[in-house]
Amino acid sequence: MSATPPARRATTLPGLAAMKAADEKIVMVTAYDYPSALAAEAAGVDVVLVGDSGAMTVLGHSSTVGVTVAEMLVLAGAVRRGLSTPLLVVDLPFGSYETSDEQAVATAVRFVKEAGADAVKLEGGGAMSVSRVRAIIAAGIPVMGHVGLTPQTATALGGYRAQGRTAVAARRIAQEARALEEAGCFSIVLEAVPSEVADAIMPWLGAVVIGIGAGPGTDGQVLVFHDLLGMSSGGSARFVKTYADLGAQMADGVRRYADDVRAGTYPGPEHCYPIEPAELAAFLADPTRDAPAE
Ligand SMILES: Nc1nc(=O)c2c([nH]1)NC[C@@H]1CN(c3ccc(C(=O)N[C@@H](CCC(=O)O)C(=O)O)cc3)CN21
Ligand SMILES: CC(C)C(=O)C(=O)O
Ligand SMILES: [Mg+2]
Repeated sequence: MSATPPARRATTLPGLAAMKAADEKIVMVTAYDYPSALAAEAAGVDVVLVGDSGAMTVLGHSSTVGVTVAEMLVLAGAVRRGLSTPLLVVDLPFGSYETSDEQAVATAVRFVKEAGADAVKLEGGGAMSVSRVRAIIAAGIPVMGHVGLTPQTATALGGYRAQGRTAVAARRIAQEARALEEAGCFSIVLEAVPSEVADAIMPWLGAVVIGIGAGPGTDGQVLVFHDLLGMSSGGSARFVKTYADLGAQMADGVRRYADDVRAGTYPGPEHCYPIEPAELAAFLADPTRDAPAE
């Protein structure tokens, strides 16, 4: 009899495929630093995404397009140090893969070598994205696709709004997802599409489909860490469900600390260091006498 529970096994690509085959829901969450990674690890999620949404949630940008490869490497490295079991996927930021297949491979390699990513994710299912996916996979790095609402090109899509709401638009998303799967994506994120559209596409896809605002019929779900914990500023998307109110709790904690400092009730005796009475008496006898050189 063992007192400790068996160690959870690390998520693998075949493991995710097996979960899909067994109809076991896959849990994915974003993380951007060491503490959010520790929370994801402790919660036992299957996949962690260092999303370019970090541009907004942790760097304060008003969209995802401004975040750089150097910044994403810092976030991803911190997340890597907090994780041992979930699969770690990192978003390729806007501008780091569009120019050429060579640029895409070079960027993906940096996330694997310098940050310890297990896989990378890139947006879109058109000819450019499909070519980048093939090139990165040929270099030995697994790729997750992303169709529907693709925030890096939101301006061209008319803003952060649901996609696939006409027959033509829904068919285009279905074709893009199929093309990404044919190019070798082990998984595809489907973002902000009517659940009926997602459900109709599902039977055509062998890859693991992770939904966000795509209804309950996908193989798994992903949410942004700050959204589900109530730490996002501003309005949130329709698909967000909040499971905690940490934003308010953080502000309240800092406010109570400020109140204590101003009232003189922090620090208390328990926060102060002791000194031997004899040492203190000797010091107080002549506090400013020259100390011997170190
Ligand atoms: N914190 C955070 N969470 C996210 O999920 C997220 C980001 N940031 N940044 C990039 C994108 C933006 N996201 C969004 C934003 C809004 C909707 C949404 O539901 N929009 C409304 C319309 C709003 C309007 O018309 O202005 C909709 O019904 O489509 C969906 C995804 C998802 N991504
Ligand atoms: C919401 C997920 C899919 C994402 O791409 C991100 O967080 O950047
Ligand atoms: Mg993203």
